[in-house]
Amino acid sequence: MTPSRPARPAVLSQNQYGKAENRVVRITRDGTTHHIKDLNVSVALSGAMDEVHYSGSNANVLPTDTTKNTVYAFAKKHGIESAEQFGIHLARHFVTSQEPIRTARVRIEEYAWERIADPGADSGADTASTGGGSPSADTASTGGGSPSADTAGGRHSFVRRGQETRVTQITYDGSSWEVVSGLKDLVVMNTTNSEFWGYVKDEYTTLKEAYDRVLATEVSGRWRFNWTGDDQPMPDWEESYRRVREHMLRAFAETYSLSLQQTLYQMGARIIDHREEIDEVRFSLPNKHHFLVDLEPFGLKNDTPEGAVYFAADRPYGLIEATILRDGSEARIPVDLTNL
Ligand SMILES: O=c1[nH]c(=O)c2[nH]c(=O)[nH]c2[nH]1
Repeated sequence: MTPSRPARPAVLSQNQYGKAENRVVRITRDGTTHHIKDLNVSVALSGAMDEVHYSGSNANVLPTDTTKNTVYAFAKKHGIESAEQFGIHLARHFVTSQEPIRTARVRIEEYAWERIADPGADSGADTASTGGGSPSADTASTGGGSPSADTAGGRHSFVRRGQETRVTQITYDGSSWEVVSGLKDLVVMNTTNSEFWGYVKDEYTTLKEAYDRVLATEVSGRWRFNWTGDDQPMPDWEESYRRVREHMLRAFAETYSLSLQQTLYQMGARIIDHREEIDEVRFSLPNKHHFLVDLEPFGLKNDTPEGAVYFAADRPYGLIEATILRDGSEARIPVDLTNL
């Protein structure tokens, strides 16, 4: 039997297309006070799109690349007052500017950022007694201890809203204890006071030196307590966690950074210097790159203080990892924190 045309042939049903997950970050600089709008924008367009599916004719197709550019250009040109306002503006643009497009669906996730508390706002930090002769009382002085204290206090350091995950690992062999605690998924950003230059350049180096860049990372950290036995007073675990987190955030905010490596060291050293119950800290810090979007093709200069628009890249990312020890202590936290 020769194959004949089926009585009920295939027909195209619902279809849509667009660019998903445009990570757009707009930073507005009001003097030394900076503001962040951080969105994940997905555009889905539909309309008279039968031909591109049936014959491959692109005559009605606005490229998904163009929808991406529009998201970034609108962020620059019109700002982001709210996710709703931004989405309405985009959706209206696609439907009213392109005849074949009948429906635009714009989905937006917004990531909220909170300011890292201004240094000095709680200078009592570690002096709070933990009672019971706990060794966790802080012996180092607070405030003004940082070499970059004079650069602190700017309003350009943020922590992403939403709780980090707190982790701990306890090991007991019948006589000795090891407690390693930590956190993951703590996202922080400095919108200034970060540079990266003076690095090695070989025939494959294309990176431009940066004298004022965004520095963002998702902190994964572990710290090992020197408490090893029942004969020693136990640290106040809750208080210790709060203080360590605070020192980490403050070191991130107050360090004028020439590299993420330098910032990492400052974060670890500050914990070692202020928390005598801890002998070892390890960090794994992905460099969450924010690239200024080139909007010159649309006649927009994107380096003006009224608001710069960045593409928040998720991969690949630089991954900066190191252990900071109390001098004379042994490194026992595994190199790969995912093995902990
Ligand atoms: O802080 C940084 N450290 C690096 O080692 C590095 N490498 C790179 O390309 N950018 C950066 N940034």
